[in-house]
Amino acid sequence: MNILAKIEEGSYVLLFHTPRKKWLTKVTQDKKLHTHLGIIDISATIGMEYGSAIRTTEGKLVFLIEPTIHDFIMKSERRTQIVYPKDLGYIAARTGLKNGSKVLEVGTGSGALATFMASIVKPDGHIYSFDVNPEFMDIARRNLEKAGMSQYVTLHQHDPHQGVDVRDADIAIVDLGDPWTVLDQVHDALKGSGAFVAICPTMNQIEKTATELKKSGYADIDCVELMIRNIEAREGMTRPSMRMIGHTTYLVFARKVQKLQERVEAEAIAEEEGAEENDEENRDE
Ligand SMILES: C[S@@+](CC[C@H](N)C(=O)[O-])C[C@H]1O[C@@H](n2cnc3c(N)ncnc32)[C@H](O)[C@@H]1O
Repeated sequence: MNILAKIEEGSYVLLFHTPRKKWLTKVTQDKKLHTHLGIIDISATIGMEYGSAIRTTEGKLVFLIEPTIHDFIMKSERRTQIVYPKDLGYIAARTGLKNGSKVLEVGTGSGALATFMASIVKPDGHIYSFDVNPEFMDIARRNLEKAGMSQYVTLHQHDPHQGVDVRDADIAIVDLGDPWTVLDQVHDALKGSGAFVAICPTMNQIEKTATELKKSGYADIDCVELMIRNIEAREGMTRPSMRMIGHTTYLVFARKVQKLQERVEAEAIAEEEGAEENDEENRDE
């Protein structure tokens, strides 16, 4: 039997006119949305099926789409840089994020990453997310609430540099300007071979993070950048879009392993040798 998804009072609906003109709104009685395409009578959508269409007061066509987690994230309230869907998907694939995963997040920000991860770890998993800024945490709280993910995320206003009370986490994600400063605290929180991810917008951040990871009990270090190219598909003239988001962030992945003094020393020796080689090179010039 095919059960039709109907819009109810309190549901969210994505009002879709074109890919660049779409609005996410909560359906309530007597609600009207004023747009430059005319007024949309939101209360009239109660009882309609998702996928059906209505018209604005100016006769423009609007489809009623059931929002996905991607829509909630892209339409979220933001005061910080967020992690974008292109990176979210790869993070999930790389770390094995799944229902039941226990996740530590450092740097809640606007809660975009937390919202996405919660939608995957639910109903049996949980996200423990830390931030120091109460204003951003309020925004994250509202975004999580809107997407229906609050119950799977615990927000802590606490600086993880002081340590975190999370243990045996499957995954830890750090989105701070200086991820290398919390590697020991994250190491304590992760289970053996647990996955580590750092969100690093700049090259110097990935360089420093990768260098410190090697000395801090992590292996399988891998740094990547992902790019999305949109294709404009039109009959007889399909080609890549002229617009492109050139850069969002780099991602650093690693796995927690035993902290071995010999690795710390090997790194120190390698660094010294590297410095000596550089000196040699400098002398030759
Ligand atoms: C770029 S935002 C994180 C965005 C988030 N990943 C998202 O997708 O919405 C970085 C956050 O780190 C927080 N932060 C900065 N220093 C911190 C610290 N020492 N401990 C915890 N959070 C910190 C900031 O307040 C900010 O909210």
